[in-house]
Amino acid sequence: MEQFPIRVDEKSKIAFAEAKNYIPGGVNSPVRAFKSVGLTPFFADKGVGSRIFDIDGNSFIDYVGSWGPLILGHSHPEVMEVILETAIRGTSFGAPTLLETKMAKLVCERVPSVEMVRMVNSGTEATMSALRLARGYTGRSKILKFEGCYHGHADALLIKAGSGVATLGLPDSPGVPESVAAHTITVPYNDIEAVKMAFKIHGEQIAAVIVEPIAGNMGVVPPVEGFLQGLRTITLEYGSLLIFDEVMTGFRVDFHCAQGLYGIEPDLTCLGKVIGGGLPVGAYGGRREIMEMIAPSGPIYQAGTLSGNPLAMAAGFTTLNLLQPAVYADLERKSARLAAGLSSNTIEKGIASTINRVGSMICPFFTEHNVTNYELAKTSDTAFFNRYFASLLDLGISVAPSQFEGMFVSAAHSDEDIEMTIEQHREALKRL
Ligand SMILES: N[C@H](C=O)CCC(=O)O
Repeated sequence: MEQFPIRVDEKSKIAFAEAKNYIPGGVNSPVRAFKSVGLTPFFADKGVGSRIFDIDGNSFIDYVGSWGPLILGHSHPEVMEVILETAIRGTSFGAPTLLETKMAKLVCERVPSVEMVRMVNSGTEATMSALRLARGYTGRSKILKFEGCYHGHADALLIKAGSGVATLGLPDSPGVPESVAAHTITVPYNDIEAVKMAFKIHGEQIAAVIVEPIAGNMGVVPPVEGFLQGLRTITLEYGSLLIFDEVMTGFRVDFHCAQGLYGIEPDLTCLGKVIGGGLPVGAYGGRREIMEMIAPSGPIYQAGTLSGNPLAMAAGFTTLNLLQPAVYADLERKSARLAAGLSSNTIEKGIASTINRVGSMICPFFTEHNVTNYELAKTSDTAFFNRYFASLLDLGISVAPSQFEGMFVSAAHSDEDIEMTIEQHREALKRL
């Protein structure tokens, strides 16, 4: 089995120092700075299949996958080819293209609750636009979200959020006006009684409940039995909309997304990550009657110069076509093996750990608790995680630099990659 040399990071250190002069924190998204783990981030040079290479010449088996989109691995040949072919014809038109309709039709065919879909440029734009639509449609202002769920960085959603905000320990962000935050109600994830209570008090004013059907931004936390069904029942009872934020789970956990996996149909669905095939994309879709409220067919305004970008549509369409049921079966098999290997390593070393997994999303929490919500996720030993992260990186395994982000297995990870990861994980724990 291949042995990894210990990582060198001289060039990345110089590059990071230079970047910090011109980019806040040296990065274009906070989680990339490795701040919470106290390390210099590696600067990426290229990605091939399951591997990412940095400018110092290190190679890592990559479980970040650009934070979720790269379900086929880095630079998949068919995706690369279609991007190049499309780019030659022009990179943006600001006019409708045939590709946009093809892509929309495919999304509508695959996502059970989606009858119409509007493309945007990021997950944040998708959730922000879905909220406006829900408020415009219902004529109500309040929304209900869950502690530790992250729905991008729109003001109304940056309240008790997970992901990078949790990693940096920022429960709320300065700059979000109190008047905006006042419309956001937060309750613990997986707590249907708390949702019922909130509806008893504010029910007639709640435009929508927005939820990650699998909470992927506080680690990986699956819904408990009956939770999603409970949300569906309550929202119907009160005339509120149910929004599934499937930016992370959409086409990641199942051919029909998380809603297909759990058999629950929301009113609106937000997508991103995988549907862009590695290019910047978001989308929101749902019932025709609601979607037709969006301009120009209806009065609720939302627009975008680069929306439906041809390169992103081509990469996304090709990716979705490659993602056939057999790919999900293989991802399931490899991910189950990886989770079992990680689990037996921690048991062998007597380390308190709970490994949550849904399909190819895996999160090892360093806690003895069963993690079903954000408070329990926060019982993890983050100081231990930080040392574990550094140890894994030195051994050639790249995971997200945060206890509150999971690992993503891709179709490009071979059985050998998985076995090597288990072996290096064992070694990383030994070193700790
Ligand atoms: N968990 C985040 C998105 O889903 C990570 C990406 C980022 O903040 O850059």
